[in-house]
Amino acid sequence: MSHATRSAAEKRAVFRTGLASGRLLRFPGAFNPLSAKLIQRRGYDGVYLSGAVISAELGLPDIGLTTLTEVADRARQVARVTDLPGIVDADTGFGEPMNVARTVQLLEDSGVAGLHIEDQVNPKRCGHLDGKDVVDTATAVRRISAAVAARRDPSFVIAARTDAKAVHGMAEAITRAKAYADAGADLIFPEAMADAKDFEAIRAAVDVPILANMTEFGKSELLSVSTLESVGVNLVIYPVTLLRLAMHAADTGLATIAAEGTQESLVDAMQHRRDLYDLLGYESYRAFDESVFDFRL
Ligand SMILES: C[C@](O)(C(=O)O)[C@H](CC(=O)O)C(=O)O
Ligand SMILES: [Mg+2]
Repeated sequence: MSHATRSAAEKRAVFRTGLASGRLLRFPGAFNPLSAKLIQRRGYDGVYLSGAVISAELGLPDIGLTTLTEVADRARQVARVTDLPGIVDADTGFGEPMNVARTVQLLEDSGVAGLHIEDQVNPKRCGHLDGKDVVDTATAVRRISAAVAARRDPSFVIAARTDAKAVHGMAEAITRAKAYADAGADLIFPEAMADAKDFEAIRAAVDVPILANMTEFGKSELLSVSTLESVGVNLVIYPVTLLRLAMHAADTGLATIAAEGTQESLVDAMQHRRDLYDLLGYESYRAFDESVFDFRL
């Protein structure tokens, strides 16, 4: 049926192995559990759960309005239906170090394979917008240390994101990347890097794996998988890509129906009912039901 067949422990082990492999792992952002299933079917390495997407889906801007419970619920719904490891955007950790600790444990319980905590002040904002600010390094290190100490499963990945480049420049981003790795972060997420050179500088500064955020319409050049691999990036996320594609298609469709009075001309651009049923595993539910129904003592 359409639930995950791998346990959280297995997904985390696969993720850890992938991060250590030197191969670039590709994690598109799932905008719901169903799209996570598409990501798996297309052979990607994992799913990303974006704070921007969770907020947008609720009709909200990405300014720290969503609650830990909403994010953990979504993480659990996605983890339930995919065998891929998931990494979830925990923003600033939802509060002070004690809150960060609880965040880590709830997100561990949700079944994902890791999370990232960033060094922005509260309320945070999209890392590609102007006017954001960061807490001092000591405060950020306390967040990371709390996350690492609170983790019960040592294979759960704690990623540290620094937003410092846009505020204080690249040298500060490098200093912070080192400090967060020293505090026990398993993965460094340098936010709003301009180009491959920026990633190279982070790569040279830390020994732990690094993440590239290839979000569109932001401050980063959209680098290809081969370029990212060549500069030693371990994981790439496409956080809002699927939501942007889906929303554009939906909007175009709405305009067409309004203009033409029918969806006829759109049918070829749609996911077919058959394909949706295949993705959902309809047949396996029928077979399961039949096996139970036919059971005789
Ligand atoms: C990665 C990110 O944190 C997210 O929530 O997906 C966003 C993405 C975006 O807004 O484009 C970010 O980069 O801040
Ligand atoms: Mg975010």
